[in-house]
Amino acid sequence: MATPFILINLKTYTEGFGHNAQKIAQSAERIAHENDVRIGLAPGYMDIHPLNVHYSLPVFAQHVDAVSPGAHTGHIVAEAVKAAGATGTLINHSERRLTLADVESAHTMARAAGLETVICTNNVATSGAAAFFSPDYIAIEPPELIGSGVSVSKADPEIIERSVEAVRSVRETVKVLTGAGISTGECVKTALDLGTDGVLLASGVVKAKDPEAVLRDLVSKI
Ligand SMILES: O=C(CO)COP(=O)(O)O
Repeated sequence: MATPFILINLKTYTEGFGHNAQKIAQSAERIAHENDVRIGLAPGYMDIHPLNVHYSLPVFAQHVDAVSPGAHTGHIVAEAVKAAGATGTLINHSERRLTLADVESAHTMARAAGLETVICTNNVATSGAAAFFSPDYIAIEPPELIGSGVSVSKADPEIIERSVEAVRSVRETVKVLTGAGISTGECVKTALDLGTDGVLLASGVVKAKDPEAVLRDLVSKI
């Protein structure tokens, strides 16, 4: 199995802006270093550059548009995200959905820019479909559990198992993450036991009183 990957999406929570993003990055860097685990952050765009400069950890954009460099205004271009210091990007998060055609274009552009790619999906069928694009990771997140505090690992283990199966039947090499309501080491362990390569989470860390303590718990059963 690949090294487990814990990717923390800071979304647009104020608790994940600026100095707060840096504090979470500092904890993530330390805990990843002490354990055999990758921990990455997906901050807001304005925090990509500072995190990349000051910390040694994967930094993901939360979205890129299916738009190439040139005469476009107000778009997020994969090459620009890479130039700002991002090492990867989420594509098609449930809170930033794209059409299937745009998922394919955004993914192709992210790859061409040299970004690691995580395509987010909402069910088994879209997970299987996304596997045809050969991203580095597919992250299955049932939308109804996102931000609910109810863990996908407990509430819907079947969707995880069936998504892993669907993805692997299309492309053996594509790794799978799961997310929605993940907040403890137990959730992470269950996700790994169900065949995934890690988790994508947000509120459990970002909104915690002590994000470092949550991070330590997340890696405690790997
Ligand atoms: O959307 C998510 C991560 O991208 C999951 O969010 P929560 O961890 O807050 O449920």
